[in-house]
Amino acid sequence: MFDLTDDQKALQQAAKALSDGHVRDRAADVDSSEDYPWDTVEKLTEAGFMGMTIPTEFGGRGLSYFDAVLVIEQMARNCGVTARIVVEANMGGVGAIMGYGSDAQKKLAASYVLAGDKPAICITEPGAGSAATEMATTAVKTDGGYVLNGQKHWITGGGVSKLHLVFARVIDDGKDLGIGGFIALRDDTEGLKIGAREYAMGLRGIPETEILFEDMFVPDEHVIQLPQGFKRGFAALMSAYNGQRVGAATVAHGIAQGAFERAVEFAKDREQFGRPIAEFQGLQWMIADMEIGLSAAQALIYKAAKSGGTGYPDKNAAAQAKVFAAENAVTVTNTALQIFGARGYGRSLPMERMVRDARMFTIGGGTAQMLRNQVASAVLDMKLPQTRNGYRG
Ligand SMILES: CC(C)(COP(=O)(O)OP(=O)(O)OC[C@H]1O[C@@H](n2cnc3c(N)ncnc32)[C@H](O)[C@@H]1OP(=O)(O)O)[C@@H](O)C(=O)NCCC(=O)NCCSC(=O)CCS(=O)O
Ligand SMILES: Cc1cc2nc3c(=O)[nH]c(=O)nc-3n(C[C@H](O)[C@H](O)[C@H](O)COP(=O)(O)OP(=O)(O)OC[C@H]3O[C@@H](n4cnc5c(N)ncnc54)[C@H](O)[C@@H]3O)c2cc1C
Repeated sequence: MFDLTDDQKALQQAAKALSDGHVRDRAADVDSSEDYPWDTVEKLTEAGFMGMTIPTEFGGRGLSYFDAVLVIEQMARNCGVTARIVVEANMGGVGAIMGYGSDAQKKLAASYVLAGDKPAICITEPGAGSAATEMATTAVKTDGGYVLNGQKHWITGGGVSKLHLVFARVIDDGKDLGIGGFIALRDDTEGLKIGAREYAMGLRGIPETEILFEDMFVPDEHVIQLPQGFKRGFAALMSAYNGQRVGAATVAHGIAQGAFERAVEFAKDREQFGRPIAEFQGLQWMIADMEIGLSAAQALIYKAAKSGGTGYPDKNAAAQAKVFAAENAVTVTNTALQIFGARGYGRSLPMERMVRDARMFTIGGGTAQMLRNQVASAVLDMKLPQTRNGYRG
């Protein structure tokens, strides 16, 4: 069903080689130091994994989201942080700019990402998490551009990313026109301030920070022109974001796959009661359940990655893949740790890190509950507004 072309097999092999070498060697240190892995980013850039989905006319490789998924899956087997960098360097913010941006915006974004920048996507606010459409950051129209004020938090890559895609509520002449996407460059935009870092349970090598906009001016040429304008701006931007949801699902799945491979190897090697623990049926069924979950997650992810053809993935397929892969990754990483016994709980092996890293994906990128709302809405063919008074008018 998901046969790979020769080029895709070569891409997957190249990703596997980098992952099983440098990425694997660095993963524990990236976790314990909590430092962004600039050396790994250099290797990802050299290998052509940063900006591989950027069209060839802008200097990228013109690869598909499915191709990117093959690379992300391999990176995540050894390091969730590295895999997340590949996601944001090919999907999310850069994906939105490549889909909707002007040629000048695409050229600008490509120049950053192909040089190793992992863009940041700025949606979530303290008062608007799952209810992202309730965001309070405003972009007020002024001569030649917009002035942004507001606060985002939990922004992946705050302080390391240069290119930012900021979602904000557009106000013109006192009227709320909807939500738009604004390009801001950290080294070139006054009023973009990096706030406090939030130290997290897992995926510790990428900072999560607040980002503040204090009278930040964004010129008209850095505003994304969305197909149906600001009125349906949020829907258009979220369509692009479906790509990153598939990417996040892939990171969760890849981490689980890596934990599974290690557990299988250990079960064949470790002996108790005079025989390998793999001979105990209790463990055999755990291994079988892990394999079934991983196969199902991979199938949903591959289906979602291909669902949009050359466009963005379908929102329902992306939501299904993310819910299942994220929850399965929590189960599989925990089961894999269990197979290692005390060794799995210790910090000298990667199992406890994999459990911590996998935990994020039922939250970030849309919680499992919000994505279930979305799947239910598609199945029932009903709008399911979550506010007490239904539609907000
Ligand atoms: C969409 C929600 C914020 C719910 O808000 P509302 O109830 O106010 O909005 P809706 O009426 O459901 O949607 C408005 C409009 O947008 C369209 N829409 C919504 N989601 C999508 C989508 N995924 N793809 C395409 N279009 C979408 C929707 O159809 C409506 O248009 P129409 O009126 O039908 O024409 C909420 O459900 C939600 O998604 N919350 C989660 C917020 C989220 O995902 N945040 C992610 C932040 S970035 C991040 O976490 C990075 C981490 S990582 O990637 O590792
Ligand atoms: C590691 C990490 C990285 C992130 N990176 C980014 C980033 O780069 N950019 C960005 O913009 N955001 C980012 N986020 C933020 C993320 O998108 C939000 O955390 C997420 O959307 C949930 O919002 P919240 O945390 O405010 O939870 P809340 O929305 O407050 O939800 C709290 C709980 O209530 C549940 N809930 C809320 N509403 C409903 C409902 N209607 N039905 C059922 N259950 C509901 C939720 O599922 C959850 O369990 C990141 C988060 C994490 C953890």
